[in-house]
Amino acid sequence: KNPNEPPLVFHWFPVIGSTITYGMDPPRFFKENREKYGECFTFILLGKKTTVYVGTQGNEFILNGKIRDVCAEEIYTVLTTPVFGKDVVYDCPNSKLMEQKKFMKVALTTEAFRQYVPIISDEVLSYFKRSPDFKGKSGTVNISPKMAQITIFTASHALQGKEIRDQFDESLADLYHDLDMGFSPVNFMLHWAPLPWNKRRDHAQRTVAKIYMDTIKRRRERGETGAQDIMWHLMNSEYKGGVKVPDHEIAHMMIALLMAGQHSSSSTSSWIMLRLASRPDIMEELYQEQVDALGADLPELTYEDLAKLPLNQAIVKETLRLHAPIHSIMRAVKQPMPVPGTKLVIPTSHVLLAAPGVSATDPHYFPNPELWDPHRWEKDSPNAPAISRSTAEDEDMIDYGYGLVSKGASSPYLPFGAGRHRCIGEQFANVQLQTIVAMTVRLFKFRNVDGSNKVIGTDYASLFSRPLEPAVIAWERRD
Ligand code: HEM
Ligand SMILES: N#Cc1ccc(COc2ccc(/C=C/c3ccc(C(F)(F)[C@](O)(Cn4cnnn4)c4ccc(F)cc4F)nc3)cc2)cc1
Repeated sequence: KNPNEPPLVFHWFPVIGSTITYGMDPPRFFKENREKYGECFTFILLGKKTTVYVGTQGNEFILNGKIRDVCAEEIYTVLTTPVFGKDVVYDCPNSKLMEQKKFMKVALTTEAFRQYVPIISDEVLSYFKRSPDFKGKSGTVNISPKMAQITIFTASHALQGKEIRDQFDESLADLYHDLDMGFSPVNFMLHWAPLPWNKRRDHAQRTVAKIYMDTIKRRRERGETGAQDIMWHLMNSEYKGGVKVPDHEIAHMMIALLMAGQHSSSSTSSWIMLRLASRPDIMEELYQEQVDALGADLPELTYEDLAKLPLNQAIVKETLRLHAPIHSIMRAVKQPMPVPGTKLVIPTSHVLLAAPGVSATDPHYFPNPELWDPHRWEKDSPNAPAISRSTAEDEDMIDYGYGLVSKGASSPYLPFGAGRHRCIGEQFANVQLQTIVAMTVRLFKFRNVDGSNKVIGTDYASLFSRPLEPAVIAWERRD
């Protein structure tokens, strides 16, 4: 028992350690062990000493860790590189990832979002019109697969361009599914295993990358400068020193963006629909909010309209507080790391694990934390977050090479991470999700099949936490 290392969570078996209890319900595992051992403790995850450090100090320690102390690519590359392809994201030095994030972000501008809102609302309307599950006046539906469909159409059309989106109707959909099979925590742990689905994953990765590279060649030959989508921007990007981005790296970044956008948004949009079904009264308030702000005839939604719908925005914020798709953020330790304010030093044999969701459900910061209460984000609401003004507004910013991000990582609400590895898709995700919610509210009233305000449990077995399936809700067309 080394007094300078965090306490070790009790476990019966070596290697297995606490893998199962953690993997079944990570938030519960974090909370129970915080009670016993405090905010910083170590557990065995498949033989690896994994040090969890929760709370705002833990978020700061891990997410704002210095590049010489913590390393993301060492942990994530086994999971992401076989799916995305080589030389991008975690298969290159961090300095190269920072440049790639800058390129990817350059197409995620307010100007681009103005175009995306009509694209997304049209995709939502045409999906619900065409879908056999939404015929007639009312019915019930297992909502998650529907939201996965809506998300892939809206994200691919907006982020990847029309010609890619149209291929999702046939070949790309199956290829995407095979690629997705490789995106699972089993591969995290057993990436070297020649599992059958890994062969399909590899074939899918090569085929999808080829589709992108053929599209790039076609656009270049025709000198097309049409849609200013992300592919076009990547084709016109250069690394420091004037090095053009190779076509295979453009294709692999496109796959990375597709996977990021798809999993995070489809999980979040499913949770949103399930939460609205548990609170039909809030769904009515959302409808009324649009009528009051935009007029009873509900004109075509625009990007500017989204800012006039504060409750609509709060739905996404509050859902991400309780249902962040990424429950565990991991880093390798490259140098022994002293924990400020303690005698602890984290050795290089450990992996660090940040769990921002723990502080997002801490009663100290969020009164009634388990209550899904979008109104809590309005000023002077009874359940308002106790996030001191300083951490919210006038805090310092820092640029890691892809634009300014807030310097501190000590906010209790970090669904998009913080620091050097912070998400670049937050604004796109908000535009996409707010548009999907606003359009759905115009078409339907949801409620739970049994009329209760219960919400289904969480499936933590996949890479992104998502609702257990099937998650059935009752819908009624708003006349
Ligand atoms: C609700 C939606 C989303 C959530 C909750 C989310 C969450 C996160 C989190 C927690 C991280 C930090 C990961 C880490 O520190 O290891 C992250 C990073 C990232 N996300 Fe997202 N994300 C979302 C949507 C998106 C979208 C739509 C895109 C692309 C269009 C995207 C692209 C990225 C990228 C490129 C990174 C950087 C990874 C790194 O620097 O290591 N995300 N995201
Ligand atoms: N028995 C058992 C048993 C044991 C354990 C478990 C579960 O254990 C764990 C442990 C850790 C994790 C971590 C999740 C994790 C991390 C990184 C990524 C990512 F890199 F992929 C991403 O950040 C994703 N992303 C970002 N924004 N949107 N998406 C990303 C970045 C850039 C990019 F361009 C594309 C990207 F998409 N994805 C997910 C999940 C589950 C289950 C069962």
